Amino acid sequence: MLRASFSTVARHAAQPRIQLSTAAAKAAPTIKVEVNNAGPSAAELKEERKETMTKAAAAKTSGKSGWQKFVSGVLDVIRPACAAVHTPVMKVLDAPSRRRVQKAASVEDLRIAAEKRMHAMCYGYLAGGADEEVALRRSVDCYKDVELRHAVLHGVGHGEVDPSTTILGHEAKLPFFVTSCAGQRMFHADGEVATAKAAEKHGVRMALSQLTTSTFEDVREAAPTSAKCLQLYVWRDRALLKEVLDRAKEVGFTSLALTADFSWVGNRERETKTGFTVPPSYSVQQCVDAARSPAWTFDFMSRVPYGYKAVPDADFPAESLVDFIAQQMKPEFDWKDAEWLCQEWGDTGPVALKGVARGEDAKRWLDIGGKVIWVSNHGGRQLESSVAPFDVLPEVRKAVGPDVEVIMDGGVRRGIDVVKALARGADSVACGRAYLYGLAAGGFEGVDKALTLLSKDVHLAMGLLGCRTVAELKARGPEFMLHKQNSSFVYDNGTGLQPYFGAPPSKI
Ligand SMILES: Cc1cc2nc3c(=O)[nH]c(=O)nc-3n(C[C@H](O)[C@H](O)[C@H](O)COP(=O)(O)O)c2cc1C
Repeated sequence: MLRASFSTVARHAAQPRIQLSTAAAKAAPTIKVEVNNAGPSAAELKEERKETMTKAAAAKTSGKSGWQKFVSGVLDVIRPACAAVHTPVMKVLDAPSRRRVQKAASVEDLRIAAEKRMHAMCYGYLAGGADEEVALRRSVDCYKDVELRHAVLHGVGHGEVDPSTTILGHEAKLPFFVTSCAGQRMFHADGEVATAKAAEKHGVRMALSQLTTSTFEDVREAAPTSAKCLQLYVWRDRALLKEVLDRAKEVGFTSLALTADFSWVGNRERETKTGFTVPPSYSVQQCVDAARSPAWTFDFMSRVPYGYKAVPDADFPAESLVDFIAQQMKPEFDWKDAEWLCQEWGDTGPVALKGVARGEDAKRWLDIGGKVIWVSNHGGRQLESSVAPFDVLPEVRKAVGPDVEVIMDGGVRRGIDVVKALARGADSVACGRAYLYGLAAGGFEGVDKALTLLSKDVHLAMGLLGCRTVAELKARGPEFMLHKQNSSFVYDNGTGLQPYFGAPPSKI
């Protein structure tokens, strides 16, 4: 069964009043939030933190209801037996999903396969957005507002298209990459390692989430070339964060992405509807949904419960650590924290600000020493009705000029979306759910399929447009992109986002 909820982490972060049972409340630890240079030594602080984590884990366990304790106890007992027969049983249980992955002709087919294989509450966590999902839908639909006027007789032959580019300081074979997404072992037991292997196979870059459920070492081993970027939040305990940074440098990460749009956490209604709880409540709904997704459930029951592997010394299952992590999230973090992070990372490599939706913020990031802008609305999971990244991209590009690296993510489900984003001003495009659906449907094979589909689309669209390189695509974008109007805002030839009152501009 489900071991932890990242949205619960999120919700706790948004609402510091953490709800624990009476027993848990008594044992609830006080999290150390500041580091006093004149105070205890680093080793002492580390010991203290370990103790805090241990207490938090114990509080979480003792806060479980009798029924929860009983079921999780039974699962612990039968786990070794499930593990012993995992391979033959999964061969049978996973056969339908494997077939769906093989037959998938689009990311949408992978989404359907993921929904069929996953426990409903985990699917809700993966696929859902904030509130009524207006931002999520707009982030997906906005690409359809742009039509492409293709050139003919352009003479570009098969094999002449080169979609390679540079992402966060490294050559990349493709102009899109797999972005940081939390808790991938919740979607498929092979988690981030499966994603990393598929990324490496395709020469696709990978950003790893700070809420990874696989270790840095395992991910880097699976993708020594691809997995070079670590995504971070600014945690309260700077000593802890510094340890994470030091480990990241040691392991070979060369760039950082500071996620700045997750300090307060969005309201994911879908999770309420699907009964997402952490730890699992083993309610009738959760048990029925587990029986309906036998491959996901058996896979989960037979594997070691996952943990938050970016947290040093945290040898606990993720469900025991959610309170600790939630309290580390710092809703009030600001530009000073961001500046501190850039300084700590030093000249190891570029630091991107992830979550930018305004030209002004992009410029300020450059002023404090940041190098890369990452336009994103967190996949429509945070601020409901937040502007689609694709819509705001021209404003951000205009603010920072042509020479600053700009990444964009949000709503990409096809290679043609990648091509449109590049033509609109992005240097590269990050994908979240597009590959997560593949992962959830079929582990490595599923991510492999998602990346194959996206890559094929990108090559084809560039060929049909007669663009040999990403540079050509970007330069010729304004010539071949036409804009239909579905949003109430338009990008008005260089003046930024304007309210839409009349006839839309025919060209962007
Ligand atoms: C299930 C899920 C988990 C995510 N976890 C993280 C995370 O840990 N850190 C982060 O910076 N962004 C996270 N994101 C946001 C993605 O990095 C990215 O901004 C977003 O998914 C892009 O939208 P798309 O899914 O439509 O491609 C998550 C998104 C999803 C769907």
